[in-house]
Amino acid sequence: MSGSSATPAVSTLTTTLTSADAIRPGPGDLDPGLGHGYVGELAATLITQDVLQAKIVALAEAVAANHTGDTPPLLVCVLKGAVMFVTDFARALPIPSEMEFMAVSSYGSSTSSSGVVRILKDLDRDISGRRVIIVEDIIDSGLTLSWLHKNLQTRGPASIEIVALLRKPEAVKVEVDVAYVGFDIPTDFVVGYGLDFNERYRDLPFVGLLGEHMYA
Ligand SMILES: O=P(O)(O)OC[C@H]1O[C@H](OP(=O)(O)OP(=O)(O)O)[C@H](O)[C@@H]1O
Ligand code: HPA
Ligand SMILES: [Mg+2]
Repeated sequence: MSGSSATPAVSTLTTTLTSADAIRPGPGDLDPGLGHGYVGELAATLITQDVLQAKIVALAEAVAANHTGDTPPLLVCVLKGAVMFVTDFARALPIPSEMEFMAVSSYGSSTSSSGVVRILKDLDRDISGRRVIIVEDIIDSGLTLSWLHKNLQTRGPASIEIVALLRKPEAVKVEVDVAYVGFDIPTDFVVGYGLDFNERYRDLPFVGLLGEHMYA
């Protein structure tokens, strides 16, 4: 595990993980999916629950430290993947915030983006004049966030910042200006903590690597 300088303004915030950081069970070790009914389906634990939670506190403190003005930031959670993240993030923020939800989908039942982002549920209110913080679970190709940033920009917010828990730097096809990133991770397909494959595994409290036999 080492620090990354991918985002200059908050460089020390991003932790870079490589495949070597994945905790793979050896013979006799407990299966990472044990306890949640996913035995034999995960290849490894990539980010434990404790490490995730500590990072979320650090992200929340950094966002709060940079927030100016009396109006609470409006957190826009990108459903469904960011649902766990936004609830922990909002509770870790030492300043008041408000929450909105938008559901978009580009992956369906595949492990690669279709490139077509669909709005499944739009925001319930006008964001004009508001300081918006998009809260996203993962930047993979970057297509979802790039599309969403442009879409929200047309609605006249005072500002838009992005907080992403995970990013795959080697998979990014469209660069997006992301102020806060929790972890830069390898290109393996990850699940847990909101992230799914075919709607499964969102309920895991940690981030794991899906066994290749589950989608090959
Ligand atoms: O950078 P990208 O390649 O666009 O991938 C990232 C997006 O893909 C996932 O959403 P998905 O479309 O699977 O919907 P979900 O959140 O409901 O799982 C994830 O939650 C991000 O929103
Ligand atoms: O690695 C991933 N896992 C789950 N959902 C995703 N959406 C984009 N990348 C991923
Ligand atoms: Mg998904």
